[in-house]
Amino acid sequence: MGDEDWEAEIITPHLSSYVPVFEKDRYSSGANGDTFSRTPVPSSEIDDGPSRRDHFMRSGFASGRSLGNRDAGESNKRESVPTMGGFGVGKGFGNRGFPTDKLEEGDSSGFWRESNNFGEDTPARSRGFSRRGDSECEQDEGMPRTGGLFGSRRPAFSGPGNGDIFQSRSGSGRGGYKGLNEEVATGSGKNSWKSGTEGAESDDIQGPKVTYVPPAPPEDEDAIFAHYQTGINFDKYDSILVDVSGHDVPPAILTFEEANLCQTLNNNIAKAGYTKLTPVQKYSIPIILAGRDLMACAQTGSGKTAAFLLPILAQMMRDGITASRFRELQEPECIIVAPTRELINQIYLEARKFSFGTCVRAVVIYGGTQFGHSVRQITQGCNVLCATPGRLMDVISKEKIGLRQVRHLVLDEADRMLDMGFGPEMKKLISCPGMPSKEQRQTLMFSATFPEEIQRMAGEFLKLNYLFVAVGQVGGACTDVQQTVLQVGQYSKREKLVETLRNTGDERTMVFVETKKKADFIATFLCQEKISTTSIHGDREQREREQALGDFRCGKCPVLVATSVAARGLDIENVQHVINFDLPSTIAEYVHRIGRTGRCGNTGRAVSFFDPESDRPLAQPLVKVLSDAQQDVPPWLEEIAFSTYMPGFSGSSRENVFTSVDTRKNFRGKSTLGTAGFSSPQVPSPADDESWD
Ligand SMILES: Nc1ncnc2c1ncn2[C@@H]1O[C@H](COP(=O)(O)OP(=O)(O)OP(=O)(O)O)[C@@H](O)[C@H]1O
Repeated sequence: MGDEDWEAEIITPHLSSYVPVFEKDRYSSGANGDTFSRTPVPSSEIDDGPSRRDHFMRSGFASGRSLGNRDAGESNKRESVPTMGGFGVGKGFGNRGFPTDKLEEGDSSGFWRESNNFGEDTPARSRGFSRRGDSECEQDEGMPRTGGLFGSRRPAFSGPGNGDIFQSRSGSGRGGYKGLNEEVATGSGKNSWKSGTEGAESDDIQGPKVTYVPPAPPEDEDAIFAHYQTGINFDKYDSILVDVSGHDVPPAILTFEEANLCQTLNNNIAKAGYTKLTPVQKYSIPIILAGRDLMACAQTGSGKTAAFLLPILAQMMRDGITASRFRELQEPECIIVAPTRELINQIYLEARKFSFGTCVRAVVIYGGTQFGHSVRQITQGCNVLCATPGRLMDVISKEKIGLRQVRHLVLDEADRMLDMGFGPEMKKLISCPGMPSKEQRQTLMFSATFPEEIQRMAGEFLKLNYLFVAVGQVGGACTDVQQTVLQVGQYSKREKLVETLRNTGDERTMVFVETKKKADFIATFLCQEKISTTSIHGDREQREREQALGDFRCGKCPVLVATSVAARGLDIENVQHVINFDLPSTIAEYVHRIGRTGRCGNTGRAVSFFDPESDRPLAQPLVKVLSDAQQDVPPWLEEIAFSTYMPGFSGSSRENVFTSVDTRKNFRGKSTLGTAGFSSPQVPSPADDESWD
C-alpha cells in the first residue's frame, strides 16, 4: 500500500468490504466517519450458506458505543450512546500533559474507542522462520501467503462431506490476504532505515486492501470491568518460589496498597475484582515503578498483564502524558507488542480497563484490519499503543507514530517476540529513528517461557542492570492443569477425540492441531459428529477469527479447534479443557497451549495425543514438564524419552526452555530465592554485566 493509499481509504469507502448483514446494520451513516463501514455486502456474505455453518454463527458484538464527545478534563466515565454502530470520531480530546492529579480526572477515553474483542498477527509458529509452509505453521503477518502473489486464500476448507462451513468466501483472496504492506513496514514509506527486502516486496506487490473494521469495544462500564472469578488455588500462588536476580532489587510488595498507586487506578483494580496480588505482580510492580528494566517469567494465567500495565500506567499518571488529539504524528509514551492479533486486543482491553477514568488513552492496531482504521484510532490520541509488530512498523514507516516520547516498551510473550519470526522486526523497532536508546527507555519483557538463547538475545534490548524475576520454574507448566498424555497413532486420533469430547460434555474445550488445513478438517469433522465447533487459524479472515473466538467465549460453540495462533496469552473464561490433537514441535508451545486452561487459580485439564511416529523428539522435555508439575508420567513415555537420543538435552530440553532461571547466572553467580509471599533478600549478584550486552 503506497503512502497515499491509506489516506484514500479514510475518505473513500471500499466497495469490496464483506461486512455481513448483521454487522452492516450496526453501522450508522452518521457524519463521523461512519461511511467507512457502510459498504455494500456481497451476496456471498448475505447468504449464510449451508446449514452446517452453524459453528460460526454470528454472535454479534457489543453494539453500543460512545460518541466520545469529551471536553478537556472530562473523565472517561462516558455516557454510552446506545445508537447502533457508527464509527464516530471522538470530539473533545482531553488535555494532555497534565500534572499528576489532573490526569486522573482527564479524558482518557473521552475519545471514541475502537476495536473489537479479539485480534491477531502471527508469524511462523514455534518452528521458526524457515518453516513457514502453508500447512505447516501459522502465517507470519507480513509474509506473503502461499498460493500466489497476492496470497490468495485457498478455500479454507477441503475436508469431507459438504464442508462448506469453512469454504473461502472470498474467491479473490480478499480477506485472507495479509498484505505485505498491510503487515510489515514496507519500502513504500519514506524511511531509509527499512530493509531493501521489504522495499522490494512493497514496491512490486499490491494485494487487495484489507477493509475489515473491527467492532468497537464495549462502552458499558460493567462490560469493561467484567471478569471471571479467581479459582480455588489462587492462594496457593503464595507458596511458589520466586527467584529475583540482578542488582539492587526493590523489595516486593504484599498488597496493592503498598504500591501507592493513585486513587483512580486503585478504584479500577477493585472494580476488576483484584483484591490480592499474584506473585509476579508482587515482584514486578515495585521493580517497574522503580524504573528498572525487567525480564519476568511466570506461569501461564498468573497475571502478567496487570503486572506490567499497572506500574506503567502509574508512571504515566505521575510523569504526565503529551499526546494531543488530531496531531497527525502521535507520540505514545508506551508501546506494547504481542505476537497475535487476538492477544494484543486482549491486552488493549486490559489497558483500557485499568486506565478507565484517566487521561491515558490506549489504542490497539493489528493486521487483518483496515489500515485507515488503525490510523484513525491513532490520530485521535495515543498514549499507550498496543500493536502487533507488522502493523506497528507500518504506522511508524507511514509516520503516523513517532517514537521520541516512548518511555516504556513492553514485549509480551517476549520469547516469541524475539525468536526468528519476530526478532528481526523487534530489532528494527529499537533501531528506528527517534526510538530512545535502551538507557532512555524502560524495557519490559514477560512470558511463561524463556529459552536460554532468547534470554541472551534480550540483552540487546535491556539495560545492563535489568532484573530477572522467575516465578516457579522458568518454562514450567501451570500446576493447576492436570496433564494426561495418551499414546494415540495418527489414524486413531479422530476417534479418540470424539470419545474424549463426548466424555467431557459441554465443557469449553480448545483442540490444538498443527496445521491450518487440519484445523478446518477437524472442525468440520466435529460438526458432522454434531459437536458444535468453530475454528481459528491464520488462514481465516480476521472477521471470521473474531467471530469464532466470540462464539467460543460466549459458549455458543463450546469447542474451538485452533492452531498455535491461539496458544499464547488468550484468557478465556471457563476453558476447562485443552486437547493436543497434535503435539506442538516445541515444549514451550506445549506449555503455552495447556495454559489456556487452569488460569488464575482455577483448575483445568489437558489431554495430549502422543504419536510415537512423530512426537518422539518431544518425549524428554515432556517428561520433564510433567514431573516438574507433579503429574503422572506414563511409563511408556518415559521409555520413549530415555531411548531417544537427544543431542544437547541436558536434563532440560532441546530448546533449553528450562534454564535454571536467569541465564546470566551461568556466568555470574547467585541470585536470590524467596517465596512469593516474602520479599527476597537484597543480595546483589556479583554480575559481570559486560558479558551481557
Ligand atoms: N491479582 C489478581 N486478582 C484477580 N485476578 C487477576 C489478578 N491478576 C490477574 N488476574 C486475572 O487472571 C487472568 C489471567 O491473567 P493474565 O492474562 O494477565 O495472565 P498471564 O500470566 O499473562 O497468562 P499467559 O502466560 O497465558 O499470557 C485474567 O483474567 C486476569 O484478569
